[in-house]
Amino acid sequence: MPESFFEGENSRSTFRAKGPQTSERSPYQEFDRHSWASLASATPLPLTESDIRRLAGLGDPIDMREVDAIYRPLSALLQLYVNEQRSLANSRAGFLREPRGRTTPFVIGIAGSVAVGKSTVARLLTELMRRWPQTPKVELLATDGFLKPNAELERLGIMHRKGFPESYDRRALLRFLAAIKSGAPQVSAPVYSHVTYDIVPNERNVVDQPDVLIVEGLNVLQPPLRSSEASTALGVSDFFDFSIYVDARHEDIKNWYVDRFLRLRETAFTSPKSYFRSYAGLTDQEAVATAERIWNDINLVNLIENIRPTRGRATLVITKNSAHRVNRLRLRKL
Ligand SMILES: Nc1ncnc2c1ncn2[C@@H]1O[C@H](COP(=O)(O)OP(=O)(O)O)[C@@H](O)[C@H]1O
Ligand SMILES: CC(C)(COP(=O)(O)O)[C@@H](O)C(=O)NCCC(=O)O
Repeated sequence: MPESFFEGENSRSTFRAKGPQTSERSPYQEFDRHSWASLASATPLPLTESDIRRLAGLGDPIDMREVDAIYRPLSALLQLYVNEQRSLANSRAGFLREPRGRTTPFVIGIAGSVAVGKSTVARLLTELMRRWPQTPKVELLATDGFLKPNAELERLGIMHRKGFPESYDRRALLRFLAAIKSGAPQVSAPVYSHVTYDIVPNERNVVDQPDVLIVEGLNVLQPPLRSSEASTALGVSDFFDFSIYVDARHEDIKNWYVDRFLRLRETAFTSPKSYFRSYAGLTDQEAVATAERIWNDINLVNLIENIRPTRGRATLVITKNSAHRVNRLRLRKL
């Protein structure tokens, strides 16, 4: 295949010019950092002091200049998609001679490796989209609530495969999204704890007809199941109105994973309730070796086998450099 979007990790397209680029051979339009960031000056709703305080309060170590240059224009683009969808729903109701009802939530999927920064992007977009008058109610859900409980993973002998497609109750996730996209009120999802490393019994997250629902998880762009488990050919992404794949070099993601592990060793792992409390006493060297082992044996394998291959299904692919700066964006052509 000629130079195209569907290429390996280390190949880079030859686009280096400043403006947005299109190639007849790619379904994506490509922006370098400079051309995307230049959209910010023409984008409404500049960040106010109180926005900055709120975003900083999320606890993510993110540079506000990055928020302004990359994520604020992205929230404006998403707003455009939401508005167009509502306008289409209205025209369609007119055509079908139906009363104009409320539209179902606009669902955005965010995919990518463990530790690539999905949760950070998802939290930022949630806050940024809440600022738009048309979408005050934006909710966020991670797919970890749909992991099978540890007892079941143990029974199946797949405790070491947490995060792989078979470790999720994918039918429950599909049912959840089908209910959201049918417009149902009070749709609930199970809750996962990163402290106990398990599903929290008797606890549910309730999603009640938001304007926008952001669904973030490793496997949200996975194609439909082909095993005997499958009773439908639907995939989770059939319920998405827009999807984002967060991309970075494997070596960078590994470093972010190890850094996060070292931080958790001093915070969450010290809790008596932590599944990983034995890690709290590791020396620096042991902690790095342990994190690298988990990365290499589990998360990198999942990235290569299951997550990265779904990248070409996303509406938008954002690529970060080793400093978490977005330096390339690819947006599906319309
Ligand atoms: N934009 C960013 N700037 C600085 N650090 C970031 C940024 N995005 C993510 N990180 C850090 O990288 C690590 C992984 O991010 P996280 O959002 O937790 O990943 P994921 O949800 O994909 O597992 C975290 O330690 C986070 O603080
Ligand atoms: C909970 C996760 C599977 C992520 O789930 P997601 O919300 O992406 O569906 C992942 O963060 C995880 O814990 N993986 C297991 C290997 C590890 O401990 O890194």
